[in-house]
Amino acid sequence: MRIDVITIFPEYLDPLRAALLGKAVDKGLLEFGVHDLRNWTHDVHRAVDDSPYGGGPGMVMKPEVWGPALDEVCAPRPGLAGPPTLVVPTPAGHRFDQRMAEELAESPWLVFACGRYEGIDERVVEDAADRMPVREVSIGDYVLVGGEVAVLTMVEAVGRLLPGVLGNPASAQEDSFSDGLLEGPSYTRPEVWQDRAVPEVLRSGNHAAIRRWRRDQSLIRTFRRRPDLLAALDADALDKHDRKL
Ligand SMILES: Oc1ccccc1-c1ccno1
Repeated sequence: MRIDVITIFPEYLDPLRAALLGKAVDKGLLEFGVHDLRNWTHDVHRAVDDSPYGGGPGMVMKPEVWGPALDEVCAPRPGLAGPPTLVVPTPAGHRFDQRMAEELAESPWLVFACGRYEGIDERVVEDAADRMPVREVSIGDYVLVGGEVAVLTMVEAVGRLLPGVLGNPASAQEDSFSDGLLEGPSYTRPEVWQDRAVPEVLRSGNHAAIRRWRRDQSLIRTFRRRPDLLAALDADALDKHDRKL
């Protein structure tokens, strides 16, 4: 998979080259390109934004800068079939979740456009949508200063799903949300800590009982913390759970 990020703060994306994702790059599983949007400015001040039509607070990012940037970064690349999927982080986007991470992980090429201020001129996304798939995505119901943190979040959630990135592929299968429920509690040595013992069933060696216990804990935790996820569960998802018992 290739991932390109366009931003006015390229250094914000340095963590992408560390740890798990850095190893994925070293193994050739991931290819990153980070591009400074100001490279496509035309004036001495290298301006990327301007006042909003209709007035109001904040600044809007200029189409005359974003347009050429996307044309160049999204231009056909040898070895990459078709245009990229353009992902635009925005508080007004569709909600990013594990299912969307799995969908994006199927794409051979993602380009992330990091907006700041009051966002990017709407015509940029409209124009891009004539030439490539575009997804406007929110990582949560709060407001950030810019899209870079959202990109770091999404790239980690997507990158860890790529074959070969996680040491143990089963981890991704057992994720919270992978079957629509939250993961239950986990324990490791020592057996007793601060007078708190590890649940007996986990030390029983009875794998069927352990699976059942973990499923029940998962359902209880989801019911208590995210009842909305239970409401969204369909019979297939529950069957998927039961088939693992
Ligand atoms: O708050 C933002 C500002 C710029 C770009 C993205 C965001 C955002 C907030 C939540 N998800 O994305």
